[in-house]
Amino acid sequence: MTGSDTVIATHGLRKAYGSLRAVDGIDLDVRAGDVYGFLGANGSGKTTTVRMLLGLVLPTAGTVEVLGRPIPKAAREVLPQVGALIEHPAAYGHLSAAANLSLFDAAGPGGVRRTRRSRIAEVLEQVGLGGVGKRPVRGFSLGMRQRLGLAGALLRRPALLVLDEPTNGLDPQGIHEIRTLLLDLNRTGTTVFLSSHLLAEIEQLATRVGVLDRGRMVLQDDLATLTAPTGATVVDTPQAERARAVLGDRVLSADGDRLVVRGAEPAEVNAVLVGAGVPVSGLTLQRPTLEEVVLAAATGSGDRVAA
Ligand SMILES: Nc1ncnc2c1ncn2[C@@H]1O[C@H](COP(=O)(O)OP(=O)(O)OP(=O)(O)O)[C@@H](O)[C@H]1O
Repeated sequence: MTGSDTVIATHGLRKAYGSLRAVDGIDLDVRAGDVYGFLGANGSGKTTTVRMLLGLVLPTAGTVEVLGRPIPKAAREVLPQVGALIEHPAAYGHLSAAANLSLFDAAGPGGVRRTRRSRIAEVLEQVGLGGVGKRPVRGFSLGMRQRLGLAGALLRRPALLVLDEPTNGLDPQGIHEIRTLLLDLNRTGTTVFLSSHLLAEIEQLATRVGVLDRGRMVLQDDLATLTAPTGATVVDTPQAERARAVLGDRVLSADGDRLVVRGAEPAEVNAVLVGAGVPVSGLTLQRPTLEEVVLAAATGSGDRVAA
Protein backbone atom coordinates (compact mmCIF):
# COMPACT_ATOMS: atom_id res chain seq x y z
CA MET A 1 0.00 0.00 0.00
CA THR A 2 1.11 3.56 -0.57
CA GLY A 3 0.61 6.46 1.83
CA SER A 4 -1.88 9.25 1.11
CA ASP A 5 0.93 11.72 0.45
CA THR A 6 2.48 9.47 -2.20
CA VAL A 7 2.45 11.16 -5.60
CA ILE A 8 4.41 8.64 -7.67
CA ALA A 9 4.89 5.01 -6.66
CA THR A 10 6.31 2.28 -8.83
CA HIS A 11 6.84 -1.32 -7.81
CA GLY A 12 9.25 -3.60 -9.60
CA LEU A 13 8.98 -1.39 -12.68
CA ARG A 14 10.81 -2.87 -15.63
CA LYS A 15 11.20 -2.21 -19.34
CA ALA A 16 13.13 -4.57 -21.56
CA TYR A 17 14.11 -3.90 -25.15
CA GLY A 18 15.14 -7.33 -26.38
CA SER A 19 17.86 -8.51 -24.02
CA LEU A 20 18.52 -5.01 -22.67
CA ARG A 21 16.82 -4.15 -19.39
CA ALA A 22 16.52 -0.39 -19.89
CA VAL A 23 14.71 -0.12 -16.54
CA ASP A 24 15.29 -3.02 -14.21
CA GLY A 25 12.80 -3.36 -11.36
CA ILE A 26 12.64 0.09 -9.76
CA ASP A 27 10.55 1.23 -6.79
CA LEU A 28 10.08 4.99 -7.06
CA ASP A 29 8.67 6.78 -4.03
CA VAL A 30 7.83 10.44 -4.65
CA ARG A 31 5.85 12.32 -2.01
CA ALA A 32 3.69 15.40 -2.08
CA GLY A 33 5.81 18.54 -1.84
CA ASP A 34 9.01 16.89 -3.05
CA VAL A 35 11.37 18.24 -5.61
CA TYR A 36 12.48 14.76 -6.58
CA GLY A 37 15.76 14.62 -8.47
CA PHE A 38 16.05 11.54 -10.67
CA LEU A 39 19.72 11.27 -11.40
CA GLY A 40 21.52 8.96 -13.81
CA ALA A 41 24.14 8.90 -16.55
CA ASN A 42 23.07 9.06 -20.19
CA GLY A 43 21.47 5.77 -21.09
CA SER A 44 20.73 4.75 -17.50
CA GLY A 45 16.98 4.57 -18.18
CA LYS A 46 15.60 7.94 -17.03
CA THR A 47 13.65 8.80 -20.16
CA THR A 48 12.19 5.29 -20.38
CA THR A 49 11.04 5.61 -16.76
CA VAL A 50 9.50 9.03 -17.35
CA ARG A 51 7.67 7.67 -20.39
CA MET A 52 6.26 4.82 -18.32
CA LEU A 53 5.08 7.27 -15.64
CA LEU A 54 3.10 9.09 -18.32
CA GLY A 55 1.68 5.98 -19.97
CA LEU A 56 3.69 6.58 -23.16
CA VAL A 57 5.63 3.34 -22.87
CA LEU A 58 4.13 0.15 -21.46
CA PRO A 59 6.14 -1.61 -18.74
CA THR A 60 7.40 -5.13 -19.33
CA ALA A 61 6.69 -5.80 -15.65
CA GLY A 62 5.74 -3.96 -12.47
CA THR A 63 3.22 -1.24 -11.60
CA VAL A 64 2.96 2.55 -11.77
CA GLU A 65 0.72 4.75 -9.63
CA VAL A 66 0.53 8.50 -10.18
CA LEU A 67 -1.57 10.67 -7.85
CA GLY A 68 -2.91 7.47 -6.32
CA ARG A 69 -4.22 5.97 -9.57
CA PRO A 70 -2.81 3.20 -11.77
CA ILE A 71 -1.07 4.12 -15.02
CA PRO A 72 -1.81 3.49 -17.85
CA LYS A 73 -5.33 2.35 -16.77
CA ALA A 74 -6.37 5.70 -15.24
CA ALA A 75 -4.21 7.86 -17.52
CA ARG A 76 -7.18 9.82 -18.88
CA GLU A 77 -8.22 11.02 -15.43
CA VAL A 78 -4.73 11.49 -14.00
CA LEU A 79 -2.78 13.09 -16.84
CA PRO A 80 -4.75 16.38 -16.95
CA GLN A 81 -3.35 16.99 -13.44
CA VAL A 82 0.22 16.29 -14.57
CA GLY A 83 2.39 18.72 -16.48
CA ALA A 84 5.07 16.99 -18.53
CA LEU A 85 8.13 17.97 -20.50
CA ILE A 86 9.98 15.20 -22.31
CA GLU A 87 13.10 15.72 -24.39
CA HIS A 88 12.76 18.42 -27.03
CA PRO A 89 9.15 19.57 -27.10
CA ALA A 90 7.61 19.87 -30.55
CA ALA A 91 6.09 23.14 -31.78
CA TYR A 92 4.79 24.59 -35.05
CA GLY A 93 7.48 26.95 -36.32
CA HIS A 94 5.18 29.24 -38.29
CA LEU A 95 2.90 29.86 -35.29
CA SER A 96 3.54 32.10 -32.31
CA ALA A 97 4.29 30.73 -28.83
CA ALA A 98 0.80 31.74 -27.69
CA ALA A 99 -0.86 30.07 -30.70
CA ASN A 100 1.13 26.89 -30.09
CA LEU A 101 0.01 26.84 -26.46
CA SER A 102 -3.58 27.46 -27.51
CA LEU A 103 -3.53 24.46 -29.88
CA PHE A 104 -1.81 22.35 -27.26
CA ASP A 105 -4.41 23.27 -24.64
CA ALA A 106 -7.32 22.61 -26.99
CA ALA A 107 -5.91 19.22 -27.99
CA GLY A 108 -5.69 17.70 -24.52
CA PRO A 109 -8.42 16.96 -21.97
CA GLY A 110 -9.17 19.47 -19.24
CA GLY A 111 -8.14 22.67 -21.05
CA VAL A 112 -11.08 24.95 -20.24
CA ARG A 113 -11.58 27.35 -23.15
CA ARG A 114 -12.94 30.23 -21.06
CA THR A 115 -9.67 30.56 -19.11
CA ARG A 116 -7.33 29.62 -21.96
CA ARG A 117 -6.20 33.10 -22.94
CA SER A 118 -5.43 34.18 -19.37
CA ARG A 119 -3.68 30.89 -18.56
CA ILE A 120 -1.50 31.24 -21.67
CA ALA A 121 -0.52 34.79 -20.75
CA GLU A 122 0.26 33.67 -17.21
CA VAL A 123 2.50 30.73 -18.18
CA LEU A 124 4.36 32.70 -20.86
CA GLU A 125 5.14 35.28 -18.18
CA GLN A 126 6.15 32.55 -15.72
CA VAL A 127 8.73 31.02 -18.05
CA GLY A 128 10.11 34.39 -19.17
CA LEU A 129 8.59 34.41 -22.66
CA GLY A 130 6.05 37.17 -21.92
CA GLY A 131 7.70 39.59 -24.31
CA VAL A 132 7.97 37.18 -27.27
CA GLY A 133 4.67 35.30 -27.01
CA LYS A 134 3.44 36.70 -30.34
CA ARG A 135 6.58 35.88 -32.37
CA PRO A 136 6.78 32.79 -34.58
CA VAL A 137 8.51 29.93 -32.79
CA ARG A 138 10.69 29.42 -35.89
CA GLY A 139 13.05 32.12 -34.61
CA PHE A 140 13.31 30.71 -31.08
CA SER A 141 16.58 29.41 -29.67
CA LEU A 142 16.75 25.91 -28.18
CA GLY A 143 16.45 27.43 -24.72
CA MET A 144 13.35 29.41 -25.69
CA ARG A 145 11.78 26.26 -27.13
CA GLN A 146 12.54 24.47 -23.89
CA ARG A 147 10.79 27.23 -21.96
CA LEU A 148 7.84 27.04 -24.30
CA GLY A 149 7.65 23.31 -23.52
CA LEU A 150 7.68 24.14 -19.84
CA ALA A 151 4.92 26.71 -20.38
CA GLY A 152 2.86 23.93 -21.96
CA ALA A 153 3.49 21.74 -18.93
CA LEU A 154 2.21 24.51 -16.64
CA LEU A 155 -0.96 25.37 -18.59
CA ARG A 156 -3.30 23.22 -16.51
CA ARG A 157 -1.82 24.39 -13.20
CA PRO A 158 -0.73 20.81 -12.48
CA ALA A 159 -0.38 19.19 -9.04
CA LEU A 160 2.64 17.32 -10.39
CA LEU A 161 5.29 18.35 -12.89
CA VAL A 162 7.31 15.61 -14.60
CA LEU A 163 10.32 17.06 -16.40
CA ASP A 164 12.94 15.14 -18.35
CA GLU A 165 16.20 17.12 -18.43
CA PRO A 166 14.38 20.50 -18.30
CA THR A 167 17.51 22.64 -18.50
CA ASN A 168 18.85 20.93 -21.63
CA GLY A 169 20.06 23.55 -24.08
CA LEU A 170 19.69 26.49 -21.69
CA ASP A 171 22.48 28.95 -20.98
CA PRO A 172 23.49 29.61 -17.34
CA GLN A 173 21.04 32.52 -17.04
CA GLY A 174 18.22 30.36 -18.44
CA ILE A 175 19.12 27.51 -16.08
CA HIS A 176 19.00 29.91 -13.16
CA GLU A 177 15.58 31.23 -14.21
CA ILE A 178 14.12 27.73 -14.60
CA ARG A 179 15.54 26.70 -11.25
CA THR A 180 13.97 29.72 -9.55
CA LEU A 181 10.66 29.02 -11.28
CA LEU A 182 10.63 25.37 -10.21
CA LEU A 183 11.42 26.31 -6.61
CA ASP A 184 8.63 28.94 -6.65
CA LEU A 185 6.15 26.42 -8.03
CA ASN A 186 7.22 23.89 -5.44
CA ARG A 187 6.78 26.45 -2.66
CA THR A 188 3.20 26.99 -3.74
CA GLY A 189 2.41 23.29 -3.60
CA THR A 190 3.50 21.69 -6.89
CA THR A 191 5.36 18.41 -6.59
CA VAL A 192 8.25 18.34 -9.05
CA PHE A 193 9.83 15.20 -10.49
CA LEU A 194 12.84 16.04 -12.59
CA SER A 195 15.39 13.87 -14.31
CA SER A 196 18.91 15.05 -14.90
CA HIS A 197 22.40 13.75 -15.51
CA LEU A 198 23.78 16.84 -13.74
CA LEU A 199 24.69 16.24 -10.12
CA ALA A 200 25.05 19.93 -9.33
CA GLU A 201 21.59 20.68 -10.70
CA ILE A 202 19.98 18.01 -8.53
CA GLU A 203 21.99 19.07 -5.49
CA GLN A 204 20.74 22.66 -5.85
CA LEU A 205 17.10 21.78 -6.46
CA ALA A 206 16.10 18.48 -4.96
CA THR A 207 14.68 17.64 -1.56
CA ARG A 208 14.70 13.95 -2.41
CA VAL A 209 17.01 12.03 -4.71
CA GLY A 210 16.82 8.77 -6.63
CA VAL A 211 19.86 7.49 -8.49
CA LEU A 212 19.55 5.21 -11.47
CA ASP A 213 22.55 3.16 -12.57
CA ARG A 214 22.17 0.94 -15.63
CA GLY A 215 18.45 0.58 -15.08
CA ARG A 216 18.62 -0.06 -11.35
CA MET A 217 17.92 2.28 -8.45
CA VAL A 218 21.05 2.34 -6.35
CA LEU A 219 19.95 5.08 -3.98
CA GLN A 220 16.74 6.81 -2.92
CA ASP A 221 16.48 9.11 0.08
CA ASP A 222 16.03 12.68 1.29
CA LEU A 223 18.93 14.90 0.24
CA ALA A 224 19.33 16.07 3.84
CA THR A 225 19.71 12.47 5.01
CA LEU A 226 22.18 11.59 2.26
CA THR A 227 24.35 14.59 3.05
CA ALA A 228 23.92 14.48 6.85
CA PRO A 229 26.99 15.25 9.02
CA THR A 230 29.39 12.33 9.28
CA GLY A 231 30.34 12.88 12.93
CA ALA A 232 33.66 14.48 12.07
CA THR A 233 34.87 18.07 12.01
CA VAL A 234 36.95 19.68 9.27
CA VAL A 235 39.67 21.95 10.66
CA ASP A 236 41.74 24.45 8.70
CA THR A 237 44.93 25.55 10.39
CA PRO A 238 48.20 27.06 9.18
CA GLN A 239 49.97 24.80 11.72
CA ALA A 240 48.70 21.39 10.68
CA GLU A 241 51.70 19.51 12.12
CA ARG A 242 51.20 20.99 15.60
CA ALA A 243 47.45 20.36 15.38
CA ARG A 244 48.13 16.71 14.58
CA ALA A 245 50.40 16.40 17.57
CA VAL A 246 47.77 17.93 19.87
CA LEU A 247 44.84 15.88 18.54
CA GLY A 248 46.71 12.56 18.23
CA ASP A 249 44.58 9.66 17.02
CA ARG A 250 41.50 11.86 16.69
CA VAL A 251 42.91 12.95 13.32
CA LEU A 252 41.18 10.80 10.71
CA SER A 253 42.93 12.31 7.69
CA ALA A 254 45.10 15.25 6.73
CA ASP A 255 45.62 17.16 3.50
CA GLY A 256 47.83 20.26 3.56
CA ASP A 257 46.32 22.81 5.97
CA ARG A 258 43.17 20.75 6.40
CA LEU A 259 42.53 18.01 8.96
CA VAL A 260 39.47 15.82 9.46
CA VAL A 261 39.01 15.23 13.16
CA ARG A 262 36.75 12.78 15.03
CA GLY A 263 34.01 14.63 16.91
CA ALA A 264 30.88 16.47 15.80
CA GLU A 265 31.32 19.57 17.95
CA PRO A 266 33.49 22.15 16.18
CA ALA A 267 33.51 24.39 19.28
CA GLU A 268 35.06 21.61 21.34
CA VAL A 269 37.74 20.92 18.71
CA ASN A 270 38.43 24.65 18.54
CA ALA A 271 38.82 24.88 22.32
CA VAL A 272 41.32 22.00 22.37
CA LEU A 273 43.46 23.54 19.61
CA VAL A 274 43.32 27.15 20.79
CA GLY A 275 43.99 25.97 24.35
CA ALA A 276 47.21 24.39 23.05
CA GLY A 277 48.16 27.58 21.20
CA VAL A 278 47.36 26.26 17.71
CA PRO A 279 45.68 28.88 15.50
CA VAL A 280 42.49 27.79 13.75
CA SER A 281 41.35 29.48 10.52
CA GLY A 282 38.25 27.42 9.77
CA LEU A 283 35.93 24.84 11.36
CA THR A 284 32.97 23.00 9.82
CA LEU A 285 31.01 19.83 10.38
CA GLN A 286 32.00 17.32 7.75
CA ARG A 287 29.22 16.37 5.33
CA PRO A 288 29.55 14.18 2.27
CA THR A 289 28.70 15.92 -1.01
CA LEU A 290 25.98 14.36 -3.15
CA GLU A 291 28.73 13.48 -5.63
CA GLU A 292 30.57 11.43 -3.00
CA VAL A 293 27.37 9.66 -1.98
CA VAL A 294 26.48 8.86 -5.60
CA LEU A 295 29.96 7.67 -6.50
CA ALA A 296 29.94 5.35 -3.49
CA ALA A 297 26.57 3.88 -4.55
CA ALA A 298 26.92 3.68 -8.35
CA THR A 299 29.38 1.83 -10.51
CA GLY A 300 30.19 5.03 -12.33
CA SER A 301 29.49 3.53 -15.71
CA GLY A 302 28.06 5.65 -18.47
CA ASP A 303 26.29 4.49 -21.60
CA ARG A 304 25.98 0.78 -22.18
CA VAL A 305 25.12 -1.47 -25.01
CA ALA A 306 22.74 -4.39 -25.21
CA ALA A 307 24.25 -7.65 -24.02
N1 LIG B 1 12.74 2.20 -28.10
C1 LIG B 1 13.89 1.64 -27.73
N2 LIG B 1 14.36 0.55 -28.33
C2 LIG B 1 15.51 -0.03 -27.94
N3 LIG B 1 16.30 0.44 -26.96
C3 LIG B 1 15.90 1.55 -26.33
C4 LIG B 1 14.68 2.23 -26.66
N4 LIG B 1 14.55 3.30 -25.84
C5 LIG B 1 15.62 3.31 -25.05
N5 LIG B 1 16.44 2.27 -25.32
C6 LIG B 1 17.71 1.95 -24.62
O1 LIG B 1 17.44 1.86 -23.25
C7 LIG B 1 18.49 2.44 -22.47
C8 LIG B 1 17.94 3.52 -21.59
O2 LIG B 1 17.56 4.63 -22.40
P1 LIG B 1 16.92 5.97 -21.82
O3 LIG B 1 16.70 6.87 -22.97
O4 LIG B 1 15.77 5.63 -20.95
O5 LIG B 1 18.11 6.51 -20.90
P2 LIG B 1 18.31 7.95 -20.29
O6 LIG B 1 18.84 7.72 -18.91
O7 LIG B 1 17.10 8.75 -20.43
O8 LIG B 1 19.46 8.51 -21.20
P3 LIG B 1 19.54 9.92 -21.95
O9 LIG B 1 19.81 10.91 -20.87
O10 LIG B 1 20.70 9.71 -22.87
O11 LIG B 1 18.22 10.11 -22.67
C9 LIG B 1 19.53 2.89 -23.47
O12 LIG B 1 20.53 1.91 -23.59
C10 LIG B 1 18.75 3.03 -24.77
O13 LIG B 1 19.58 2.81 -25.87
